[in-house]
Amino acid sequence: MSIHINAEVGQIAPTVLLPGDPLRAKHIAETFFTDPVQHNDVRGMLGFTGTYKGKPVSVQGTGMGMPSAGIYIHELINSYGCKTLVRVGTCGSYHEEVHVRDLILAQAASTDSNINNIRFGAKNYAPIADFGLLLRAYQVAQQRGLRSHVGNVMSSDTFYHDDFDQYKIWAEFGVLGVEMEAAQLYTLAAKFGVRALTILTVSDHLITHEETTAEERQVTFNGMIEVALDAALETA
Ligand SMILES: O=P(O)(O)O[C@H]1O[C@H](CO)[C@@H](O)[C@H]1O
Ligand SMILES: O=c1cc[nH]c(=O)[nH]1
Repeated sequence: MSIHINAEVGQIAPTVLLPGDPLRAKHIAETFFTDPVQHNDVRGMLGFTGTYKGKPVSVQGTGMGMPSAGIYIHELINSYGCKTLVRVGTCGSYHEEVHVRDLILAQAASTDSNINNIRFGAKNYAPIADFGLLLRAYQVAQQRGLRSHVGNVMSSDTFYHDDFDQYKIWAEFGVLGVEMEAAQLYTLAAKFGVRALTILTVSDHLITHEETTAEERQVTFNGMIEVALDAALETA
């Protein structure tokens, strides 16, 4: 057991999907896993373990934002020995050509968070995805005919920005969209020598203002989940 996860050691698989929303974790386990067993209920941050295509796999909600996600990522790696962590999240698009329901495979994650400034001081660290996972996820997405974009994302500490137009500077430098956890996932994966990838489904659009419903964010986006499961388990 760790402070925020009440699973027994050995109950969580080496490969873990990480949605922010704990109810998306439940949906993933019920939809894709064979014989899922709930391994965590601390703080309602649900986690489940089962098998997919005969291989053990877990899913663990992380909550929203890097302070919350960092707790679960740290404990999964250091208390449960998890080796492959794939975030399956939602994001806002910064570009006309990146449409709602498209996938973004986060090759790297920029951030406005102070967490890495605390670690690195005035030096800038570039948090990046595991290349093998990224490559396989891109291939699987292509095979499935899913519209997908590979590139830099913005991991923000803020969902509601005081200055809405601040996104434009990131868009100008090629950042594809905004979410709230990938930079911390990639940094912790590098620190502890495990593999990580973030796959995002575009849930809303900062330019066109098209958006998906809360229910869609909770229980759909199944293409993203299948890409994550296939890429993670085939390369493990
Ligand atoms: O859909 P999830 O995985 O929670 O991801 C995105 O959605 C939340 C904000 O609504 C943040 O956690 C952001 O990163
Ligand atoms: O963090 C997020 C997630 C979805 N959409 C956004 O605009 N931001």
